[in-house]
Amino acid sequence: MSEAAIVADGLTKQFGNGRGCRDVTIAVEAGEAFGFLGPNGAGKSTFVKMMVGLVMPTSGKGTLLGQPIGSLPSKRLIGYLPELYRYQEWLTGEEVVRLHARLCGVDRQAADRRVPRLLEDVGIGLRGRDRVKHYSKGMQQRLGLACALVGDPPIVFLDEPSSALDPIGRMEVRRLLERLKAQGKTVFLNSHLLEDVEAVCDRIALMNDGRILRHGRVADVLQQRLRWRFKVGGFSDAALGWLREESGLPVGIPPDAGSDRDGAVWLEADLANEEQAGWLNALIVEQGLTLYEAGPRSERLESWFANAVAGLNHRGERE
Ligand SMILES: Nc1ncnc2c1ncn2[C@@H]1O[C@H](COP(=O)(O)OP(=O)(O)OP(=O)(O)O)[C@@H](O)[C@H]1O
Repeated sequence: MSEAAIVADGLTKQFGNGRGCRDVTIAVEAGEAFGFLGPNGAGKSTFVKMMVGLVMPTSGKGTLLGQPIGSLPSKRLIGYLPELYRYQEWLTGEEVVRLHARLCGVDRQAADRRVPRLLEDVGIGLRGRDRVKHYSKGMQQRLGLACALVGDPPIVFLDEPSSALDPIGRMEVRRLLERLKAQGKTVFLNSHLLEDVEAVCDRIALMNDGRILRHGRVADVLQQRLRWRFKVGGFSDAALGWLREESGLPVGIPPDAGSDRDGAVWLEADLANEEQAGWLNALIVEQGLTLYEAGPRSERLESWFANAVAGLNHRGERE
């Protein structure tokens, strides 16, 4: 196993009002993309701020590639896009990125090569010559991404990197995240955009009310229930009974699927693997039903998230 890039061990921040982040223990391997999910106010940003050394933990420990969080060597390893960003509005975008390059110790020649390419990568391009005060919120967020990446850090913490972007901008950021991952960077992504998390992250943790509620590999979360649907013609209750008995599988009619105009009916079953689906296909045909369509409907991350927090008290901004 490769070296853990991000380690949190019982990390806790309790603000004066009792809120914050409690007893978070996670390890993110180098080169992994890790998604941090949770309702508003769950404690995601607080956790990231502790990891990047902006908020002092109340208790617990953390390291970045073995360096204690908050230390200068750990800060040298990270790029960080905060959730709320503001850049010097009297400078041009390019000047802001160059300033961050200097702060990260990037030498001038490297900055000359890197900055124009980065501005291009984040979708600012020649508008880098405009002053930040003329930038839209989305442009400022792109600028923040360039600042986070200009030091070429091995670990990047991105707190909702596309919250201000339009759909095209979000797609561009998703591609950028994929490129970062391909370059072997460790990406820690706080996001409400579950599609991005699903597309980019290897593992996820779900935080609620300051604690980690669940965590796992994205692929496992999405595979937990493999629900198949079959569209059949010539359906009867007797045929359904026979199918259930022959297959021993929980075949049923989904509550949201009425019969089609052509009289076809949707059947549904939670299956363990594709062999079971093939077996069911064969039985449907053997029973003399017409099979129009069959396919899996894997659970999306969105419904996983909704199920995980359903009925829970989350003390977020709604309180
Ligand atoms: N400096 C602070 N002082 C007191 N309470 C705070 C402070 N910062 C955050 N909180 C509270 O701690 C909780 C966690 O906030 P945090 O910003 O970490 O949540 P989040 O999961 O990032 O939310 P969002 O998804 O809305 O960005 C919230 O209830 C918030 O109001």
